[in-house]
Amino acid sequence: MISEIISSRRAVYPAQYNSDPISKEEIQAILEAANWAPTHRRTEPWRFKVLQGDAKKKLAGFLAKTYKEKGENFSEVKYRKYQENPLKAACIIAICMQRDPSESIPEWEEIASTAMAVQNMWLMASTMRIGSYWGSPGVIKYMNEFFEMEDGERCLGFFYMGKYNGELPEGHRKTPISEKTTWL
Ligand SMILES: Cc1cc2nc3c(=O)[nH]c(=O)nc-3n(C[C@H](O)[C@H](O)[C@H](O)COP(=O)(O)O)c2cc1C
Repeated sequence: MISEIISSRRAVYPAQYNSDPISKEEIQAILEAANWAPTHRRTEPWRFKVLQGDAKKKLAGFLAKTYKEKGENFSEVKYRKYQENPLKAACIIAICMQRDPSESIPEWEEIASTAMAVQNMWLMASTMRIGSYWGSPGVIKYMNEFFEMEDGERCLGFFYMGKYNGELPEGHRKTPISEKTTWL
């Protein structure tokens, strides 16, 4: 049931990942799901950069160095997480958004479409027993120094992925949907 797939999806963090690899076919199936997200004026603004192996190491180095140089309220714990977390993931997908050059729709709609693509990926990964989460660290604003980005392309975060052992904890929400809904 789709409702079960939705409610059992969890954010699964690098500390929970085991060292099992994720195959190219699995990654492709997750990306294919992203491509079915809805999009206003068919701009299909999501762009992804898949990092594995050495690319993950380079990303870890860049994130840690950039955080040390430009990050706010430096913390040694956070610095170490920037260094270590990418290496714990079997694969990291940088989540990017390509602004429509003609700006035919507002930017928020492009971001919304990209977020819907990420939700598709997250649900797909979840059904494949691949743990994942969307990380949006402060240093993502500097990602154009790491990736070759097109004009109008912006990094919105990283989709960390890894396999895990055992079962995931039950999810919870602070308030029920009834408190967030007005019926007219
Ligand atoms: C746009 C977005 C950005 C997020 N950024 C972070 C992040 O930087 N760090 C983090 O720990 N979790 C991040 N998350 C994951 C949320 O913390 C997680 O989804 C939330 O705690 C709810 O848990 P659940 O996904 O298991 O239901 C992000 C989620 C979204 C949608």
